[in-house]
Amino acid sequence: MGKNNASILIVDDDQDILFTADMFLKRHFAQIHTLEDPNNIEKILSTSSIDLVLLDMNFALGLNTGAEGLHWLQRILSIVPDMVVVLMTAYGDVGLSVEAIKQGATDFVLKPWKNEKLLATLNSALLLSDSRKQVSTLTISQQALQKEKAVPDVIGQSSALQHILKQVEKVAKTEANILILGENGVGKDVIAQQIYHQSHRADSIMLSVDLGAIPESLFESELFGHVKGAFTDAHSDRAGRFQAASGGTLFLDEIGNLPIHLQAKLLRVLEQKCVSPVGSDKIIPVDVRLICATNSKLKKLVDDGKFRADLYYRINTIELSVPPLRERAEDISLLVEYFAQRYCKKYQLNQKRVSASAIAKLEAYDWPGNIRELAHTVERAVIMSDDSFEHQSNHGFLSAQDFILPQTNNIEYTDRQANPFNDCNLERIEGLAVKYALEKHEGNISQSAKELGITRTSLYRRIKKFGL
Ligand SMILES: Nc1ncnc2c1ncn2[C@@H]1O[C@H](COP(=O)(O)OP(=O)(O)OP(=O)(O)O)[C@@H](O)[C@H]1O
Repeated sequence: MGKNNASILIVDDDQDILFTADMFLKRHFAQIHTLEDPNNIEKILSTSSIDLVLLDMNFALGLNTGAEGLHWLQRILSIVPDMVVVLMTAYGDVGLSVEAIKQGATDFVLKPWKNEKLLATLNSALLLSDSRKQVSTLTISQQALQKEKAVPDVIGQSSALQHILKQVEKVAKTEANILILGENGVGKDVIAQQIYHQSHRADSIMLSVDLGAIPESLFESELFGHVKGAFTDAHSDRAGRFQAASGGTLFLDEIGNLPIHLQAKLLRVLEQKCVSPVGSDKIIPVDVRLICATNSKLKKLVDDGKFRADLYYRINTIELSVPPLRERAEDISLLVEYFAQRYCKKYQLNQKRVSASAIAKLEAYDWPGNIRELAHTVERAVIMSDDSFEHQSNHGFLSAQDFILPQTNNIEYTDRQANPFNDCNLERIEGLAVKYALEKHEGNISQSAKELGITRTSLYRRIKKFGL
């Protein structure tokens, strides 16, 4: 096996130990530095590139309190805050080792050590440091992204929406786990963002994982990370989303899709507040505020034995139900004006108002795809209206005819069975098939996907595409 590229510094006042460790470790690592006098640590750290320090706990002869070791540990971390420090202790003092780990040491080995054990400890400490670096890179880039991401607008004056926003205000500042329920496109993500922005963790990261959009085989590694070699494509260690969101907020969208065996693992993580990456026994502490969302009837999944009751009760300390748009029609006019303004600006068109007849038409529709469908409808109207690009003369209004609503709305399946193809527009028929399958299987994604002969991920894409 080739040598590890790392550079190791061994600090011990016992020359025999230095000699033995040096002889053994230089067969396995690119560079070994040895130091008898810890007073020179600062100098060597500032002049050489060191990846790991193997530090003795007891320097003053005859003393075995370990206080010297803790002192030097602090000095090292004050010079290089993310230095990997492995401690050597001759006395197997677990209390002391735990204290050292609390103070920032990565691991410890007992003297006299077995060579294999020492090697394994140093290698995994270096791996951990790599994945910490990955996490911090990810965290930093996410934070940068987050800063640019403004708090999303929440438009609407209906009492239903105002009630939700009041609840958000109450719960945001607590650490309670929150479950947001509601149909596709009602604004669950927007509500999750509101909670995050009003929480004490607003300055830290918020990471979202859409469990409906990642293949089931990758759920575990995506959430909890993996170590190199854990499975065929695991070419290097990778931190999971829990680890990357630590200190901040984790938003798990479509939680109803989590397979039952991972529900047990998620529950353990929430209870113990630590994760073990796939393929490793390492325990990594994590501190996340959890927000989950789903469009499934989670309680029914619990009753049907498809979702663990204990997990359900753990994630729904507070449950917020975002009502469908058809139950808050009074929000439609405000939303339409808002989206019209937004899309006119986006396409650099003169601003347009929306005519009263157009609003009446939109209020009469039942919006199965909720606000997402409304936004798409307005976007299309803005682009296609007669006076959009070519004739910027503009009467300043979007009329009822500019808004095209699907004819599929409220189709009775008996009619459709008699004549399923009013026309041969493939896209329309595809939308109908998806809608039919979802209704037939009461929104069950796996069964609908199976019937349609597509994967769950493709089905999710189509649900979004057709605003279902
Ligand atoms: N009250 C609102 N005001 C303005 N825009 C909104 C509002 N609610 C939702 N939206 C917009 O509607 C779209 C869909 O919202 P969002 O993604 O939050 O829905 P969702 O319930 O999370 O959907 P899904 O179930 O598909 O994940 C987004 O573009 C969002 O910005």
